[in-house]
Amino acid sequence: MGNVVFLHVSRPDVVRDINLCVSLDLGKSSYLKATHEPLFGGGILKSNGEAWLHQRKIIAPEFFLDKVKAMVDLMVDSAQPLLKLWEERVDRNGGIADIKIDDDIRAYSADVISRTCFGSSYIKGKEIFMKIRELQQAVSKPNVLAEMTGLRFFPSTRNKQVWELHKEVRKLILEIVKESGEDRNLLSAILHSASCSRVGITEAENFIVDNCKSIYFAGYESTAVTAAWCLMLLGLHPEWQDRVRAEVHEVCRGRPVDSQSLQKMKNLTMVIQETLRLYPAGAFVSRQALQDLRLGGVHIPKGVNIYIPVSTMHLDPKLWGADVKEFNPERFSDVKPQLHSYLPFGAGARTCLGQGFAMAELKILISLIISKFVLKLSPHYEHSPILKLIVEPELGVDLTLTKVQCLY
Ligand code: HEM
Repeated sequence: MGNVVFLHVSRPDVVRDINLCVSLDLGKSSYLKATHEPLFGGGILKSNGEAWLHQRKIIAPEFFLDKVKAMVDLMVDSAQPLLKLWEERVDRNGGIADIKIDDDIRAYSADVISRTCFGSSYIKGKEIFMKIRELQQAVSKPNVLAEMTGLRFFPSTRNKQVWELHKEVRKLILEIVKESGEDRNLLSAILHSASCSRVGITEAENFIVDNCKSIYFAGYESTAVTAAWCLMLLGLHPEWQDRVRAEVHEVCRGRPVDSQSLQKMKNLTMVIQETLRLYPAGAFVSRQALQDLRLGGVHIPKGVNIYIPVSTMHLDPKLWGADVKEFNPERFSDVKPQLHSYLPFGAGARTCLGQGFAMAELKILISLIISKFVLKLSPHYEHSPILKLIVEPELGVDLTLTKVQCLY
């Protein structure tokens, strides 16, 4: 791309070596670093080397299985406003309603992150999420001037908008930090680490803000978008909707969803896995060789960027069979997803550390929705996936909802 060298990798043996590589010499790509800087700064998503390792060690334990299990009740609580809202809309409309689901799902995902990681409600975090989304839209096109010339400080209209958003998000996060209480959560772990490091106040604040911003972004958008794609696919496939509904009923038997029942929802897990195969939020896994490397027998000189086009791998008939473009969750029933050709959560040492959290959050939301409503794809739905840092439905997802009548 321009004068930047990229190696596109879709051979499973090279991907395997990327998966197995734990060396700090394989880092995140610095391509578009200047463009993305206002959104990610020096936080965990884009940093490399010892700085990344330090952040990973602080953040990863907050998403270990036992921690996620303890968050299930909060996640169930966060879904209640959405369920109530949709129920009211269906009732008000004579038993059937057309709903554009995206904003309500984003509110759920934002509330989950706010409560579980930052100990605050969505109301407090709402402005941060709105501004992070604006930042995401603003930085999703390359800032050619900044990348080619280093003119990051040129006061173009776009730069001024991005600087303003960046400043506001920083201020809002520092306000949340000031008001944070004694709760043990991700925020307190980040604050503790910042207070133990012997750096100046600005550097400590940058560490806090950049990592909070990374989690607000990473934990919010991709989960909300995956939930929207998943509900769209269930709306299109009533047979799978019925299977998942029957399973939720069988597993929960009228009791609220808990961590044990989530584990038993095999059909729902398969449906989410298949959604992530067809619509992986992260379109590329990107890396850069920070030193000369050898991966899958290929010599990769220092500086070369590596892109794994995830959808190309997920839609390769040689890897997945002739029905590769069909929605068929059954393909995940008896085999483990093929490690080196299924990458919705990335690869190797930089793999998504929130994947257990995201799966719990998705299963809770979808099981609760599916046990209350019958979904159909609305005639208003227009299929238009678009890449804006992540692959999202550009025109949203429209579903027609009625209430579940039969209680088995
Ligand atoms: C369905 C939802 C999600 C998807 C599809 C997703 C996908 C991804 C992908 C593709 C990566 C890059 C991995 C790589 O480069 O190899 C990533 C990284 C990351 N994700 Fe997620 N993610 C999701 C949810 C979450 C959640 C809920 C959180 C936290 C609350 C989270 C936190 C992170 C973090 C911190 C990283 C950076 C890891 C590192 O560089 O060490 N993600 N995610």
